[in-house]
Amino acid sequence: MEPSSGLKPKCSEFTLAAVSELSSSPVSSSSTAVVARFCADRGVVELRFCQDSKFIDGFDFNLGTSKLFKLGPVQSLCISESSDSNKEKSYSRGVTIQFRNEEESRDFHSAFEQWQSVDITQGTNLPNGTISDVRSKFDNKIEPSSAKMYFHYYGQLLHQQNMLQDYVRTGTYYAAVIENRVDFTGRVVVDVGAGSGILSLFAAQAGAKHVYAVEASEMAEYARKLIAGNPTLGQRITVIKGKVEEVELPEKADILISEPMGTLLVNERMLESYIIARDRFLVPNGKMFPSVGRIHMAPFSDEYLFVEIANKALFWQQQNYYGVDLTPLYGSAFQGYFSQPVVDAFDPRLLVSPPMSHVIDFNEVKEEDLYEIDIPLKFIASVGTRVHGLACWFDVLFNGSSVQRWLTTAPGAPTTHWYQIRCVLSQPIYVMAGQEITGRLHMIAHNAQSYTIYLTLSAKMWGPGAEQGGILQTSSCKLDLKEPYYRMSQPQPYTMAQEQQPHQLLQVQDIPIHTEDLEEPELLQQPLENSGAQLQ
Ligand SMILES: C[S@@+](CC[C@H](N)C(=O)[O-])C[C@H]1O[C@@H](n2cnc3c(N)ncnc32)[C@H](O)[C@@H]1O
Repeated sequence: MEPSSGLKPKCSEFTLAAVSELSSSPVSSSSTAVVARFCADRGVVELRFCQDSKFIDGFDFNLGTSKLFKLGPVQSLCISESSDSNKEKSYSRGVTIQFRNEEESRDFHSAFEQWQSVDITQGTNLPNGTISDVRSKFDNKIEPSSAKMYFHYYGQLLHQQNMLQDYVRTGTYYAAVIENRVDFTGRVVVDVGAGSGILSLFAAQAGAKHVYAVEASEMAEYARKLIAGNPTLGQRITVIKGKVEEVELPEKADILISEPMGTLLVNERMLESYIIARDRFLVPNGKMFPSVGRIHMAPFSDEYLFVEIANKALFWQQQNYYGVDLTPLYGSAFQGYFSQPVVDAFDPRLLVSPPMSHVIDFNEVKEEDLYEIDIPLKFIASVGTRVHGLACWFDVLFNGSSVQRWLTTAPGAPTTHWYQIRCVLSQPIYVMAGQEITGRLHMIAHNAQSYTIYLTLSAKMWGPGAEQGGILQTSSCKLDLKEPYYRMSQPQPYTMAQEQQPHQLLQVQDIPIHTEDLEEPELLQQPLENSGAQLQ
């Protein structure tokens, strides 16, 4: 860990003469020492190398998969099997280590063996270090490869820029903070997941006494730069690199500020980190900005969207694809496409009933409550139509002492980079105006920082005989919130879809789509925060 991170290292250290990657020039110790550290971090025991208090990029070895060889009295070679999550293959990496003398080489080899054989349990004592708090709450529930990609993504300025350029989002945060100066003036603030540090700077503008900007990704370095470049505000901001689940702060916070929302509010599972930060850092009755989140849901009807998704699988209906019959995979491909939540901005006229909402009070909710979110659904259809699924969006509240502000991602409201999401049923259901639609939205968190969604919608049959039997039409689907279908660059013929009669589009394969009739595609960058190569 960096000394400035606030996280106490659980490691032992060795000062080296030099270290170099195989086939490249050594990292010299002539100016500053190169230090090798055995660490228990992120649930693995690692050997890492650093210089100038910074880890040398790429010089980290999982001791579970590494080997150390003596090349000479003061020279050794460490190699490791390392898997790149983007590629299937593993590959070997290596560094040569130059010791200052033979004794240090011997000590290093013996430490290597001891750390390598360690069982990562809290309180384990080693001759040269103690393992404690090895796995944080974050490490316990999140797959390391997911976390690595997640923080790599947020470590890049272009992705932070995308959020900053969402003026609905950033402008609402700015207004909420500045209009509620009274909540910030003279107060200690923690910015949970500070990213570029923008919210910390807003809090400082609003008169905060001190802001601790906690950021786990490499973005922390850029935040430091940005804050140093704004010295009048920056002198009241300390950037702390690390996860909010792991860092220690010198004092408690009067107010937390954060932007932890992902698609459908909960994607990325960062809300849980916000709640953990509340429990770790916030004084009793301290303020949270935002303090409430609501997930809004309503059934929708959109023949075009349904046809578009169903048609994607038609590729697999070919019986002679270079002489190969693809049809055995048609069913799986069809289900696959319907397991992707659709992210786009839709016309609110596609909604079949008024929405209902599920409230999450950030001041009260327990972190574990977010592992499984189970929402019973009940709507009254306003029109007779085919229901193709459930549309969802969210909003959050800044409950300031002076002004209350909502940041909304609702359809029809100014579009944000979260857009809205729709869960599409592969079997639509028919409803009459005034008919009750019931169901369940059941979301179960998974260790890749997202949720598996189980949706069921039901409506009673109508027509002759339906009264006696009370027969239900039920349709269900399972979706992965981490694998959405970004539809922003696709045509969105809302008004035409509105006018479609249910019977018109039953045979999906037969529908010719005349693109010249459709609106120009909106050329938008893929939404990032709610998505990201790794996030969705
Ligand atoms: C949605 S971005 C918001 C960035 C910035 N606050 C803003 O509003 O522009 C969330 C940030 O939180 C960071 N983050 C996510 N989980 C974290 C955690 N557990 N500890 C520290 N930082 C975290 C991410 O790396 C990312 O930079």
